[in-house]
Amino acid sequence: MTKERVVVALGGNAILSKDASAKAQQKAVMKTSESLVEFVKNDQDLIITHGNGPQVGNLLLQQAAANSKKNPALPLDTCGAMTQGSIGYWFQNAMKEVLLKNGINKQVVTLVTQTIVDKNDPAFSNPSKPIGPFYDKGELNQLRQEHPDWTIVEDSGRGYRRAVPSPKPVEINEYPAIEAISNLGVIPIVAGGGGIPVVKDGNRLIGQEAVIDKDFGASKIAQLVKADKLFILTSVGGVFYNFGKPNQKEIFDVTADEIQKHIDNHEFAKGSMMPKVQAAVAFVKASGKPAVIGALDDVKEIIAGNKGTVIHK
Ligand SMILES: Nc1ncnc2c1ncn2[C@@H]1O[C@H](COP(=O)(O)OP(=O)(O)O)[C@@H](O)[C@H]1O
Ligand SMILES: NC(=O)OP(=O)(O)O
Repeated sequence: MTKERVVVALGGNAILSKDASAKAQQKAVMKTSESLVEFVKNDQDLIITHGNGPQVGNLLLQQAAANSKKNPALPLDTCGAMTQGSIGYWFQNAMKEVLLKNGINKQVVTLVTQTIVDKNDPAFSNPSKPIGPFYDKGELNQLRQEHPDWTIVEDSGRGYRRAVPSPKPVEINEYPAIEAISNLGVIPIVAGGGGIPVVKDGNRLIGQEAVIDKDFGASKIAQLVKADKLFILTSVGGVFYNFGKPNQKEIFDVTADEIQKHIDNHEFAKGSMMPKVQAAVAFVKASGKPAVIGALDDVKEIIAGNKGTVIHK
């Protein structure tokens, strides 16, 4: 029997808590790797993808703060590539350490990944993806004065953040390489931050000032590499109807067609759960294979089929 191939999308809590120092993020990545190793122990071929919203926004601010003729600020697409490298570096080492601790000798590699988007995507004129640090209401006036060009949005009840355009992935430029790496039994870390957004101009790829949603990036990769399952791991145990209300109800098992009705009714929070459910449904509809949304801390139970929301055909 051939091994199952699984794509895992990691949310913010997998990398960053409140402390944005490299040391604290590496500690979080180590804890995350302790969970991820369960897929390998379960004999599944793992492909890892992750977010970069806080990191790419922080890096952009650092670029602006140091900007000078001799040391010019680098643009957002390049910052996206830099975060794929830095976060990938943390995961490569943490995964390798945890694998060895479990007696598994496997290579882990990070691939700088570009996601092709449509240059006419309406998202380019409607910045919606929150990046970088959170600001409180009291900081808003000063922020708007200092950065009149920024779009600032409220982020899911957690505070205010700068938002940048977030076009939808059309294709993952390096997907044949991702498939080849996975076929070798190597664990690839790919499409960090959804992939660097690029548009095609003949044979050239032109980087865009945008950040892709990593859940949509993960869904696209899972479709292209013919994954058997897509796991979207976050901080909540599963998807709820009426989330946060007295009548909230966790969903354990649902068809893509059924949950699509709730998407169409705008029942999920725009900046948090909606993209996860949409990305999961897109994978299920394209592949006929299941997607699971659940908590990073529950990986063992999710693999056993006891926790998480399973969306299927
Ligand atoms: N319908 C819902 N069901 C479950 N969680 C929801 C729902 N609506 C909003 N949420 C919130 O979405 C959060 C996950 O989204 P987010 O924090 O953006 O994910 P990540 O950073 O892991 O990608 C949960 O922690 C929860 O507070
Ligand atoms: N690119 C992206 O979706 O990052 P976050 O999940 O960290 O917001």
